[in-house]
Amino acid sequence: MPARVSLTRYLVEQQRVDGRIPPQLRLLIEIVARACKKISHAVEKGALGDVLGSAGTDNVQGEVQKKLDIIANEELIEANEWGGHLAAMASEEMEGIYVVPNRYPQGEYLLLFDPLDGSSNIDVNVSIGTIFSVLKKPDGSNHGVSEQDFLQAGARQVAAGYCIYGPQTTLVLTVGDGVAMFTLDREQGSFVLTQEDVQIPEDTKEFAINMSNMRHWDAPVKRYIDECLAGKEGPRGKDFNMRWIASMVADVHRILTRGGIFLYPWDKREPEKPGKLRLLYEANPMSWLVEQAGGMSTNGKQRILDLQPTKLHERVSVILGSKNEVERVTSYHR
Ligand SMILES: O=P(O)(O)OC[C@H]1O[C@](O)(COP(=O)(O)O)[C@@H](O)[C@@H]1O
Ligand SMILES: [Mg+2]
Ligand SMILES: [Mg+2]
Repeated sequence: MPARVSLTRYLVEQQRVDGRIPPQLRLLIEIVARACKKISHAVEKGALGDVLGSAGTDNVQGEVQKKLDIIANEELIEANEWGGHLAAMASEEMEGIYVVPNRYPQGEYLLLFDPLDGSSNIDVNVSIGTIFSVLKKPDGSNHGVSEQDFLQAGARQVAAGYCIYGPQTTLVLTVGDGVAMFTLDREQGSFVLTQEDVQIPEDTKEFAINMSNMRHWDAPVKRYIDECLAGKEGPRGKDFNMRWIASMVADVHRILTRGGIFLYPWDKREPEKPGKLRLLYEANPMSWLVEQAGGMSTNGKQRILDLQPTKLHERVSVILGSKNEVERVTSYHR
């Protein structure tokens, strides 16, 4: 049996052999992974740990917070604030940025996260996850750290990933050298490399979109889905399958595993918002993972990773997955 490669060993190799990541970034990723391990334990306990249900509060986006949204947010902050590699953090669950207090060592990285993605699935025991993105504090910003420092295009991420809490707990990571997956071995208490060089097939016959919003979509999205639904008899000449889990982590995980296209487009329900998903801590990390696996990600018009954010909780339209399908939907917007 081949030797089992732990996340730590994989990262040490990325650092030492390939010189791809500095030691501080390696340690930061390990701390994020440790926090995900703890969140995974809380998720697994469910009702036994009294972690299900609503917390009775709203977040900055006006969404009801679940107990696990708050627990996961606290785990990530606590684990990372004393690690010494961060300047500040930003989260879906916090209105402003969280500057690492002076009593802790200061670092040059910025960590952004959606602590618990797929909140509507917590209480029904369906896969959920944590999404994270790491940026470097911009050069020359030695004025302390501000929200402005977080407003960097996704192309500038130095690490991105997610941890999915499903039948298995799997951490999926990129540091710009392809995508690797690590499965949590609960007996050993460590993440073990289970797939390297993940590749998304260029073509697919599977799409993921919340069909209940169909009447609100824009014409290009409607055209694309109508053509898929027409199946063998339609212009695509093949039958399509549909999946919608309502946890972006789970839908993206399926796409990284067997291909597919995921769409959460702008729609007419809230026309002033560019979309539902958040650019900095949902769309950017997922887009980088998808591109690193040979897929494509756009907002219908532009590459998501090229978008210049203007605010911390900015929203964006998302179309990502198998290259030829994303290219097709994007061309329908031209
Ligand atoms: O319920 P809808 O409208 O289908 O939305 C589902 C989408 O919302 C999200 O749950 C948003 O994430 P949060 O749970 O972190 O708010 C995505 O994971 C998912 O793709
Ligand atoms: Mg989310
Ligand atoms: Mg969330």
